[in-house]
Amino acid sequence: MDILKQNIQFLKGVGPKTAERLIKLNISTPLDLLYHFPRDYDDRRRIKKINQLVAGDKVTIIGEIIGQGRLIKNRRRLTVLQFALKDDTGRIFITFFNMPYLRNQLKAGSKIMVNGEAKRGLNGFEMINPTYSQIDTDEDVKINRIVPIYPATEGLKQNQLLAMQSYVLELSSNNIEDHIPEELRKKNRLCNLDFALKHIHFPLNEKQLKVSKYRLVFDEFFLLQLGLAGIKKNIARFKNGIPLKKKGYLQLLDALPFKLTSSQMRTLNEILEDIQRPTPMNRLVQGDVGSGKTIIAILALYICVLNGYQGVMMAPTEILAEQHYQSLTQLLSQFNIRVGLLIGSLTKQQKTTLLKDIANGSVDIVVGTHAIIQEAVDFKQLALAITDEQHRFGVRQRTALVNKGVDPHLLVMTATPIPRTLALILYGDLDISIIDELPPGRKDIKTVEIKEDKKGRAYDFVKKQLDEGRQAYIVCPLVEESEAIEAHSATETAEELKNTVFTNYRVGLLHGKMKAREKEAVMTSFKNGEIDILVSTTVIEVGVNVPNATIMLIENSERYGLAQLHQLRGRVGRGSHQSYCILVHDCKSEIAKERVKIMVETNNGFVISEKDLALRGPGEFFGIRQHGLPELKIADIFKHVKILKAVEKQVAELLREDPDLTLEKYPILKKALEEKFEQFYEEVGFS
Ligand SMILES: Nc1ncnc2c1ncn2[C@@H]1O[C@H](COP(=O)(O)OP(=O)(O)OP(=O)(O)O)[C@@H](O)[C@H]1O
Repeated sequence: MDILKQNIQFLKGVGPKTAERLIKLNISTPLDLLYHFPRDYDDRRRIKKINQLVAGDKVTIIGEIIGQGRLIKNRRRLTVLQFALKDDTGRIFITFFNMPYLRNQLKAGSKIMVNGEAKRGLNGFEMINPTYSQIDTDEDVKINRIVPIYPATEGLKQNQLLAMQSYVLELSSNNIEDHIPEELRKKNRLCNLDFALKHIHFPLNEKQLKVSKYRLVFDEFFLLQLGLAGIKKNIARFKNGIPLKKKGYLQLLDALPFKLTSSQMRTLNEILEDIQRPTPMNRLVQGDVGSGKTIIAILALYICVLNGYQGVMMAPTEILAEQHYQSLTQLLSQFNIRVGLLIGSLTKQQKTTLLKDIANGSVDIVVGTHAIIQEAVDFKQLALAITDEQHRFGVRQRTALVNKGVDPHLLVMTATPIPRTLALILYGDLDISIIDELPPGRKDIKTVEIKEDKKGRAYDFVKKQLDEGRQAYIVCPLVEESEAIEAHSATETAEELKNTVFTNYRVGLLHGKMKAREKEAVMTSFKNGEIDILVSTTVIEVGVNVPNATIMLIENSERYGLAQLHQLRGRVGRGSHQSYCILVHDCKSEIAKERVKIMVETNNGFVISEKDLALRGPGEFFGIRQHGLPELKIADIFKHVKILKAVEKQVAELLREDPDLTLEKYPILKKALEEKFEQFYEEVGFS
């Protein structure tokens, strides 16, 4: 195997220049090259002449480019490159979307091979976005089989990659240890690794390709899930937690004006189980907007304080920190618990005093924004940290909060529920609790869409609700370029609405550029019913809770993503009155129309996030991950859900057999896993 791990520069036929180019593709060893999978295949067993084409055929055509390609740019910055290709029987039009640079590569007179679906267009046959390869010699055409097409980079030709790949495959043959043992391969109907690597590059038929792909996708998910399970074990094994006693919380439950829902109760019990252990809790609470996560957090903090320790709750915005602070004080001051609010707008003097009180333990619970808490606070004895998913921190950041070598219990809250299988990958290192019901009596929020030019009707409807004593949010257009412009536009909108449509109502304004004090004052007035309509930017997106507000009108809703729309809509429907969400839009793109349609169709956060992820694609989805987990090169969490499930089953089985994941029975698997997670382990400081 070592020969496969040497520097690729020493491979036959690879010089320093080529090696440099390969590095750009993240290939520095022959083994990396083996794992540089084709992005597509040219099925050259189906080469056809143009006059043999039938509409719908998936075929390969070899031809010569006629003339310069025609490049069309439209207003939405979409580019269309079009040219004609001829062979000795006819011609076909080829169109590439958004690949203007191809114009320089595909020159008049050059010979290329395109592979794709032939369609009948206005001017005869056409092919849209086919895969293509340049033909340099007649040899290229003769290969009569399925030829891989690799992600390439400048200066590296497909043919070169192909040649290197076959050479490496020769080297690797019989040199590859299979880290999935035969017993597990048999059970999961997997071919061996050697076969899979060979045939993912050079399959002789579809079946070989399918079998190989299945094995490699399985492989990636398998190692990832095992690795994540290992991380969980590691965290548990090596860290010191503070076992807390489960006491006193019934008192607080009794004092609440409502009974917990059964999912809230289940979640609370899961947390209680965790915090009684000597290892730190690492738990994610997933709950749809308005499902009542805050009270669970408060209960956990309360128990922590009753045990004589401090707790901290971090919020993504000051408004939310303020709101949590109020809820906590309201509920906990009766029990003589001291809560501190740590936000940027404190005076120097206030901040110094607060920090001192936190350090000497006279403040029990600290609420604040992440930035502040992470940078400067020294706790006397912190036992519980609560954060949200975007700001969830890795082990390294967590140490910033840790005193005396003890790790606090960690609770991560998210209002973006995602399907369980996906959560297992995204949050594989956390235990997961799900609050999957809303408090009783909640009505579905009625969502309607309305075109920009019919907005007047929407405003009339808002007035009717206000006249019944309810309140409304009007969210201003999202301006991505700058918060300042956004603030400006919100201010203008508020002025205009106040002076034209809503002259008889009290209109308030909220945006990110306001001082914390001003924001707080506006939020308080809105909460107290002194403002009828709150014109706001998306600063109200997360967490804000004003049950009497029943209308959420979102201007230019086409500019928002689904998750954000759902979050915004979640600001209403938080009490017993019927609530409404009005999406004012001027949709042009299909994807924006689709988003609006989904919002109108469902209130269910799980369904919405699933669709959202599908619309956005896995790339962005995985962008959320902050740590250096191994990337997925061939597996796709959307396309390969079935395989993911099979893997999940297998991993669970393995863990049942070998709960400490020693993998003693499978030393090669153990080694592969360690290699794969090396970087991650280093980052989080596991030995
Ligand atoms: N079991 C319950 N019965 C009745 N009302 C409840 C219950 N649990 C929570 N609530 C109330 O429901 C409202 C929403 O709860 P909370 O603010 O905790 O939601 P959330 O899950 O944090 O939502 P978001 O993610 O939107 O911030 C609050 O007014 C809260 O007091």
